[in-house]
Amino acid sequence: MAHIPTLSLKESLLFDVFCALVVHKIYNKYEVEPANLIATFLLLAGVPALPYYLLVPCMESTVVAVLLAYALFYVSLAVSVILYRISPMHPLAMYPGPLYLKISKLFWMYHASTGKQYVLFTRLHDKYGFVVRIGPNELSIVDVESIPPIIGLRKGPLPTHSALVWIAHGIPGTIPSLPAARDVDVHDQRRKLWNHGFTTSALKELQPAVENRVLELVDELGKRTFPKSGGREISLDLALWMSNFAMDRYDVMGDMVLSGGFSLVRKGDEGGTRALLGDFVECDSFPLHGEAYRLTYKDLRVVGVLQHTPWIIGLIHKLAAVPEGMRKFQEFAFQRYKMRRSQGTATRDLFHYITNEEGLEKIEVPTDQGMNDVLTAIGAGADTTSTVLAAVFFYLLSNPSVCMRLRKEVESEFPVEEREPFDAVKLARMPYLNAVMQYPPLSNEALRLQPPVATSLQRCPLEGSGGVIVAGRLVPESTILYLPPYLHHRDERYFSPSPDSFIPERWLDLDNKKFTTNVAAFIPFSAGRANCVGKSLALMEIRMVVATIVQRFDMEFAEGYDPHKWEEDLQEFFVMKVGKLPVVLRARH
Ligand code: HEM
Repeated sequence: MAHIPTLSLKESLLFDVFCALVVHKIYNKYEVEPANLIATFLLLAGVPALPYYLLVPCMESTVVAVLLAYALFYVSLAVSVILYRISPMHPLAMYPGPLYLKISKLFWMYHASTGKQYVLFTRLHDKYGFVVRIGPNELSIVDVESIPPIIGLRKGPLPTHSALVWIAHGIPGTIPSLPAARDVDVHDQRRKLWNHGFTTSALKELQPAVENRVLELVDELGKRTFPKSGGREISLDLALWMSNFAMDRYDVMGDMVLSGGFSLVRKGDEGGTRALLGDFVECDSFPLHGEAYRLTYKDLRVVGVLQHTPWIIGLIHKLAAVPEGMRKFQEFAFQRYKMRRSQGTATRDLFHYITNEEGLEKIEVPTDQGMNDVLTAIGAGADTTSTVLAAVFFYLLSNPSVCMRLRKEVESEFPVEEREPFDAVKLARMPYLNAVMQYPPLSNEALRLQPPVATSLQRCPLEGSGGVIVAGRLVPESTILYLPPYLHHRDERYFSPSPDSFIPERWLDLDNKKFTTNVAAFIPFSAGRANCVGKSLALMEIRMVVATIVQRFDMEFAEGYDPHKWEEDLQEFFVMKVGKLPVVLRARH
């Protein structure tokens, strides 16, 4: 039997501290993820067993020896980690930031849980400047010059991959969805498939589905206008309607991603659809996907908070504890996926492109991958689009003269007695609509003030890249870099005067000396090769909804509504969530 050396109590305790320092060093060097359960167990439970054996002969009670060995080990490890994180030896030591955030991102979870993360970002940048250390290994940067080196250009090598939070998107053991693909070459290859689905001709084929949904929406709103509502002035929550539309967009997405199918469900049990969709058919009273969305949204709040501690997300996934709503949503999408695959379609929908049905690229798409991408397509566009729609209407209602000018433009192109404003090419060319909405090249006042992905635009330098240069300094690998769009958009250096005010005119003449409008700092859809692939689709939908509602209805805030509540009610859980928008609509024709 091996001889265990006998050490004095003091020597045993010192050895315990030494073990903790070695474990810290190992964590630092190899970045052992807690989701690596065996390594975690060996390092955190196995290593302190050594000092425990040495302590036993010095102690009267084995229980006290265990407690002392493990407690001293954990305290020493924690102190070592904290001291290192706030020491000048840390690679991010030169960046300013609050001490408590340098120590742990756990504190940030509280702020994230309040839904006011963007306010914290604003406070920190106001106090510390344009680069702030917001976590032990995280920086937030508000600097237009730093966007290209971090995000990468459309062509050329990508310096970073999208950050860890996206891991939350995938199902453990499956091929991750497009935004979670951290290997740059794999991402590029898969992105090619997606790009085919958003070309002008592909969108043209999908456009009638959007038009139908817009007509459904305005017809429903038309039933709730004054005085049709029986002479009584009733208000409706337009933000909720935009959200309903977005959930209905699961229908649109059903049409676009998987060539319909929900409509089959609505009509009845044709083709065995009901059996395929199982439990979800129980909630016929409102769109099935709406229920799935509601379940998932609860979980998105959790993801919004946990994204700051990706190791917890990794651990949760490892333990297969996928939240209930997320799991149901995944099951739901999988059933829809199977249905679409077995039934085929006459329309070239997004499924067609992202599963490479036509063989446009020499890529094999496994079911896991196709399924996760379908899930992403359904999930990525809903609340982003509805938040923007609600914001556009809030700002139009707050600025009646802008609304009047917009209506004039819409009516000059689309006289109401003649046609719906559904000519996508014309809509894209209307200057005032696009200044409110989206003005080429890539500008938009509502999206500027309220980008749905307000702060969580993240990147991480590629492994083996040696890091990226940001503002003249080398940022090491494994640093998470935030480029918060909300802060770029409201920065006086890039948008002035009055960066917090809604002034569509700032986009109308970019050479106009009256305004500083820095298009490069406008990043609601991000930039570079991994930017939002669905941008053109989202803008097509938004333009159609806004133009149609402005053409058909007069709008005003409902009596008693205080517009200041708008900003107060904004909540950010990964995507910005809006509060209520009570309005009274009057049919114009
Ligand atoms: C106004 C609406 C929308 C906004 C503001 C928005 C914004 C964003 C942002 C900021 C990103 C992150 C890009 C990055 O990390 O660089 C993103 C990615 C993405 N979005 Fe959107 N999005 C919108 C609508 C849509 C729609 C309708 C779809 C339809 C499928 C979609 C699909 C995606 C996908 C697949 C990605 C990942 C792209 C990649 O990794 O290559 N989005 N979006």
